[in-house]
Order: sequence, then structure tokens, then C-alpha cells
Amino acid sequence: MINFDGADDDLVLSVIGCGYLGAVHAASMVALGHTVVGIDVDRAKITGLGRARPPLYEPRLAELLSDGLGSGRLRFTTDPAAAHGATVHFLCVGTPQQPGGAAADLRHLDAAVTALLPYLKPGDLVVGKSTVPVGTAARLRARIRSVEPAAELAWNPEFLREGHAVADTLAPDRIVYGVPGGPAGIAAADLLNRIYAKAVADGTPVISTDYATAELTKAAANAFLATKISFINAMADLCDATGGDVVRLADALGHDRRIGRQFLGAGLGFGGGCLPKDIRAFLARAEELGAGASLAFLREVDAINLHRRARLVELALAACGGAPAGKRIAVLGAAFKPGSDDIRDSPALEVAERLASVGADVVITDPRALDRVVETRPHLAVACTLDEAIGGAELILLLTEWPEYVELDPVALREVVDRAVIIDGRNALDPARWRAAGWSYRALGRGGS
Ligand SMILES: NC(=O)C1=CN([C@@H]2O[C@H](COP(=O)(O)OP(=O)(O)OC[C@H]3O[C@@H](n4cnc5c(N)ncnc54)[C@H](O)[C@@H]3O)[C@@H](O)[C@H]2O)C=CC1
Ligand SMILES: O=C(O)[C@H]1O[C@H](OP(=O)(O)OP(=O)(O)OC[C@H]2O[C@@H](n3ccc(=O)[nH]c3=O)[C@H](O)[C@@H]2O)[C@H](O)[C@@H](O)[C@@H]1O
Repeated sequence: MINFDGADDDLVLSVIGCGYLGAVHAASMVALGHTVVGIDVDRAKITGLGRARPPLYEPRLAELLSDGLGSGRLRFTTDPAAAHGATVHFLCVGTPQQPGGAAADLRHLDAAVTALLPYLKPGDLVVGKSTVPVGTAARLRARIRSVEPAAELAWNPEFLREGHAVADTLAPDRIVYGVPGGPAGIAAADLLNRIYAKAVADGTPVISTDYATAELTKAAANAFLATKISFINAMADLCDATGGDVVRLADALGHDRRIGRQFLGAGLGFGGGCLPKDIRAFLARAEELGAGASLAFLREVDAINLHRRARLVELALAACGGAPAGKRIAVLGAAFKPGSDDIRDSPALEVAERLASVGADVVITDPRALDRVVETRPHLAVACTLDEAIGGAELILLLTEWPEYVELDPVALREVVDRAVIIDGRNALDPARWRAAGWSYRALGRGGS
């Protein structure tokens, strides 16, 4: 049972949008002692959540949901009127990339606010958590206050990582509030401090600032992380050109405490529902504001990242002797990262798609994400077990570094494949160990290994 019983005062909250962010936020707020109603337009999602069956894989989430539902302080509904009983309303709906464009699509956010407006009461606080272009909070505040002048809006961006979402929500590195100036802003920040009382008491830094700074902090954080990954991937290309080893390079760089080792993982690059779309939306917004030149480097960050996928395909084709047709390729990993079943903009799946499109006999396996692959890409072959995927393979691609793949025994594996050739798309394996077991080991950025 995860319950801190920490909140001195139990607040009633609504969480609007119950996907990766909202489902975790709703369940975590109950663990912090509050009463929560989760609202979503997706009936199937709401039904599953109401039975403690999350529509997504996230460690600890099912347990937290089960505890919350059992306590009677958590429920889920598709009815926006349920927000009427809450005093704080978290906006957690998606802000995807616009179809055919780079900017963020705010239709879901605007629709969520439209649905909430009739149920707002004086004294209510609407709290934006979705990732939005700078300027959105000020616009939404005007909308809200034109209907309920005594309601307020804060922007409280979320920094959680999938695969660690519960831990990141309960014990974040920092908490950021964007609030209006004056007493209204102070009252909004006080209310948020009550909601996050446990983290605040534990000494989590709280930065209370204006809307624009809060919105920009989120965009900047993801832009920085993406830039760090593309930086090390650019170094990987230099390693390939010179015989260097990017993993040792990253270790050496990472010992500099000003740089740090995290997010220097070179390989196939970043994917997922956030970093790729967020850097594009950030640049698009900067261009709208006439500041595009300042963020032009993000175009290069994006290009370096997308080029990783093309490089991996080149490496795979070379390993097939340039004749991929009919070659059995086992792809280990479909999720965009380990610890998640999220396949949005998954680098692994893009590589699998491209190899399948040139006639390779590609079979994909993943411990969590296969259902989503089958649902969205029925033309791709999947294997439910690792053994089934690798049996008779002529090439293995490690594209998502799930622990069970990283811990594979190269000696045992050699017995079940047709050709002992592996491409380590995540630089997650020890090349010496695999080569000693008789494997042809290849990777991006390990020219000298
Ligand atoms: N996934 C993550 O790790 C993080 C996501 N974010 C941001 O949080 C936001 C949500 O992202 P995800 O949870 O990943 O997206 P998601 O697509 O998993 O979830 C969005 C949910 O909103 C629901 N929705 C859409 N329109 C609605 C409406 N009018 N009323 C109620 N519900 C509605 C959808 O049915 C869906 O369940 C995005 O802005 C994202 O950038 C921020 C930090 C972490
Ligand atoms: O805004 C968001 O939604 C979130 O986006 C990222 O979180 P997430 O997408 O869950 O995953 P990350 O751990 O950041 O990984 C993103 C991608 O980068 C790749 N990556 C990560 C680290 C690394 O060193 N190298 C690397 O290629 C991962 O494989 C993955 O494809 C940020 O880390 C979160 O702080 C943020 O809240």
C-alpha cells in the first residue's frame, strides 16, 4: 500500500486527460492524500482505469490505482460535470505535433477548457500540466476569467520520465509554478504548495515564477536533453570516422561534474511522445515570435537525431551484405525506451519498418509494447518470446535496451541463431564479451572498440 497520508488538508482535485501523464498524476495525488476524479474523453481508457487496469505500462501505476480506488478517494469518468465537485483542476491532455506541421496542436487543450468552463466555481484553480507553447497560459487565463472571473490559472509543467513516472511525480527534482502577479498568484502558489506538501516538506526546490518562464522552463529542459543526446551522437559519428569509442568518450566527458554522464547515451537517438515533438514545437513558436534564429540549432539537433535511424539501417544492410531480401532479422525492442510500452515515434520501429520495406524478414519482440505494435502496424511480424524472435536469425538488432536483452548470454545465444551477427543500437552491450563468444559485434560510434 503506497499512501503517505501526508496531506494535512485533503483537497478535491480533477485531472483532465488520463494518458501517460494524467493517469499517473491522478493516482499519485491520491497517494499524497487528496481526493481525485480523473476525466477523459476515451471511454475504454476510463473503464480500464476504473478497474485498476491502466491502458499503459508504467511501473507501480497499477498498484497505485488499486490502492486509490480501494480507498474510495479515486474515481474515473467521461463526464466533465464531475469537475464541479473539485476545487483544483489539472489539465493533462495531449499537445501533439500538428498534422503536417511542426507546431503544437492545442485543440485537445482548448476542448478540455471548453468542457470545464461551465463547471468552474469562484475560488477554483485550473492548473496546466501539459507541455505548451509559451503564451498559452495567458491566453487560457483570459478564456477562463471571461466566464468565471473569480477562478485562477497556474501553469505547473511536468518533468516526469516514462518508466519512472510514479517516482518522478511523488519525488520530483523541482516543482515549477507559473502564476499571475499579485495576491492571486501568491494564493495560487500557496494552494499548489498544499497539494505538493510532502515534496515541499522534503525540501524539493519550488520555483514560483511568471507564466512565460514556467512554460519556457519546460520547453528548455526538453530542448537541452535532446541537444545533449544529439551532441554525443555527433561525437559518435566522429568516433566512427576516426576509430574512437563514443562510450569511453562519454564516460570521460561525464566525469566532469559540469557535464555529467546522464543523457550521453549514444546510439539510435531519442524518440517518444515528447522530445521530438517538443523541440519542433519550441522552434515553431520561436519563429512565430521572431526569435527563430536563436533556436535554429534545434533543427540540427533534430536532423542529427533522425540521421541515427538511417545510419542504423545502413549498418544493418551492410551486415546483410547489401542483400536484405528474405534475411531473417530479429529486432529486440519496440518501445521508444525501456520501462515503457510507448511506441510513439519509436526509433526501433522506424528501423524495423525500413528494413521490412526492402524485403528483410523482420520479426520484432518487446516485453511490453507488442500489443501496441500489432494494433498500429499489423503488417509487421512480431514474436511473443525472445526465443521465437531469435531462433534462426541471421542478424540481431538490439534497439531498445530492456534489461533482459542487455543481460543476454552471448554464448548461449550463439547456439540458436543462424549467423552470430549483432548490431547494438544502444551501446548497451560489452563488445569484448560478445566478440569473445564468437559474435560479429557492430555499433554506432565504436569504430575503435
Ligand atoms: N508522457 C510523458 O511522459 C509526459 C507528457 N507530458 C506532456 O503531457 C501532455 C499529455 O501527454 P501524454 O499523457 O503523454 O499524452 P496521452 O496521449 O497519453 O494522453 C492524453 C489524454 O488526453 C485525453 N484527452 C484528449 N482530449 C481530451 C479532452 N477534451 N478532455 C479530456 N481528455 C482528453 C486523451 O484521450 C488521452 O487519454 C502532453 O502535453 C505532453 O507533452 C509532460 C511530461 C511527461
Ligand atoms: O516531456 C516529457 O514528456 C518528458 O520527456 C523526457 O522523458 P521521456 O520521453 O519519458 O524519456 P527519456 O528518458 O528522456 O528518453 C527519451 C528518448 O531519448 C533516448 N535517450 C535518452 C538518454 C540518452 O542518453 N540517450 C538516448 O538516446 C531514449 O532512448 C528515448 O528514446 C524527459 O526526460 C522528461 O523530463 C520529460 O518530462
